[in-house]
Amino acid sequence: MDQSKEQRILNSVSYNAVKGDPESVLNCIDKYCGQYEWAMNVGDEKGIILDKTVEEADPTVALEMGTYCGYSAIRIARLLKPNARLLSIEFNPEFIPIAKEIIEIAGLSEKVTIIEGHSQDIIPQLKKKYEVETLDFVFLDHWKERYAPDTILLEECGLLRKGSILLADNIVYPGAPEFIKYIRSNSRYECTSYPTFLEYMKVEDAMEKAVYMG
Ligand SMILES: CCCNc1ncnc2c1ncn2[C@@H]1O[C@H](/C=C/CNC(=O)c2cc(-c3ccc(F)cc3)cc(O)c2O)[C@@H](O)[C@H]1O
Ligand SMILES: [Mg+2]
Repeated sequence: MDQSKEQRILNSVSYNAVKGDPESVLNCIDKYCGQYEWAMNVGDEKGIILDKTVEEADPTVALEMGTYCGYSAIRIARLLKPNARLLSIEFNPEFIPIAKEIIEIAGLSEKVTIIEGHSQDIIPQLKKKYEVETLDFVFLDHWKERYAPDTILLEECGLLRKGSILLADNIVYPGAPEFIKYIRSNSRYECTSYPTFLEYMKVEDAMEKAVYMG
């Protein structure tokens, strides 16, 4: 049974990256996916927007939906202050060991907790089981039609506070129209759109920042 693309990405990181150096892991994935096999990592261009938003949020507790290979988990976790943590939800059991290994190579395992499951099942557990009070930053990069229902669920579970920052990938491509409709028509959110390009491609995309006003 030949290897999966995600396994090949891990092989490339394991062989080429400098252990304990998050930047070298990110560069290795971007090089591999830019030159050999496209993959749905947020990538180096949109990654700058992610970096800036994480720095603005300076989160103590951050959530990501859609770990995939752990690329954005590394981007986020490398910017976290001491004692801050990232919870990352992933439901595909094939990707979890790969993401864990890539995050370990980046030296960020202590800061990142990968939670296996569907976001809609995990979100209601965050307060009690994962000792979350409220979330300072949320990165949405999972199934696009789940962005809106999961945002509503975060609100209903009391996980957002005044100033919580949400950042959503792929607003243009593949697109998340229901999310955009919901968030921009909801006066409790201050929205900003960041036009950019799809990872590793000359295709337009955008990211949406939404600050919860409580
Ligand atoms: C119904 C389950 C919803 N809840 C969920 N809970 C936990 N993990 C979930 C998840 N949904 C999806 N996931 C995981 O997130 C990841 C999925 C992300 C979906 N992303 C995309 O489809 C995507 C797709 C593209 C894309 C762009 C151009 C193109 F031609 C083809 C694809 C680009 C991106 O940046 C993308 O993010 C996987 O690891 C999946 O297992
Ligand atoms: Mg994406």
